[in-house]
Amino acid sequence: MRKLEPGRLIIASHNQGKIREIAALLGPYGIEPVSAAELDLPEPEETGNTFIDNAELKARASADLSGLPALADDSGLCVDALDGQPGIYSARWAELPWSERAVDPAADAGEVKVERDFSYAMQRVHDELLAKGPEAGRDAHFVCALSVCWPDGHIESFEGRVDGTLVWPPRGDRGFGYDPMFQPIGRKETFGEMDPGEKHGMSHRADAFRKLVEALIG
Ligand SMILES: O=P(O)(O)OP(=O)(O)OP(=O)(O)OC[C@H]1O[C@@H](n2cnc3c(O)ncnc32)[C@H](O)[C@@H]1O
Ligand SMILES: [Mg+2]
Repeated sequence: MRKLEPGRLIIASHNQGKIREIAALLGPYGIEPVSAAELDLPEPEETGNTFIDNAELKARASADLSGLPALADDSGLCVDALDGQPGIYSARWAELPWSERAVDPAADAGEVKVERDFSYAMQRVHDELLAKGPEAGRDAHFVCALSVCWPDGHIESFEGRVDGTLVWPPRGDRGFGYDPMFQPIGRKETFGEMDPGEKHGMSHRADAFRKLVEALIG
């Protein structure tokens, strides 16, 4: 297995929440994270059918364009009672339907860049669970696939997972995405309420990272 040398590593993501977490997880290893957004690298279309497929295509696109090794993360929330949805469509569930979009003309015209609001996506998860009826369970898990691609095309991928329960209403504003509605097993706080360091100790991203570090760094 190829080792990841200290030095610059592209973080092939345009999600600030993820970039923040990945930079914190990489902190101890002498690796300097550079975000794809900083280098103006485009966001490839996520055409894969699995988390790993999508992580690999994002890592490959950034490594090809930058000539540096690139790390991509594809992740999402899988709800048992919804047959694993939203899954690889977790980011896409946060996209408002066209009928609800033109509220802010400046945002609609692309003049302002707004941080993605996940209240709509969380509401959708909640509504779809309610539609399943009172028997539908609240079990869910997050999955995180991490892929490192080198400029010569060599690629290594890892997957992590954390199990939990969905709560309603959402609680806390410390994480990102679906964090406020996800309570990991054995804890009273949601990921949205937790200290970021605590989330890094138990999250799907931390689980995938442990595997990556063991294989590529340790
Ligand atoms: O593809 P990039 O540019 O990395 O950014 P993205 O936000 O589009 O990321 P994904 O395609 O991997 O979509 C995953 C979505 O799943 C959600 N998600 C992933 N990890 C999460 C976490 O730790 N906490 C909460 N939500 C998470 C979050 O809403 C993400 O937008
Ligand atoms: Mg994405």
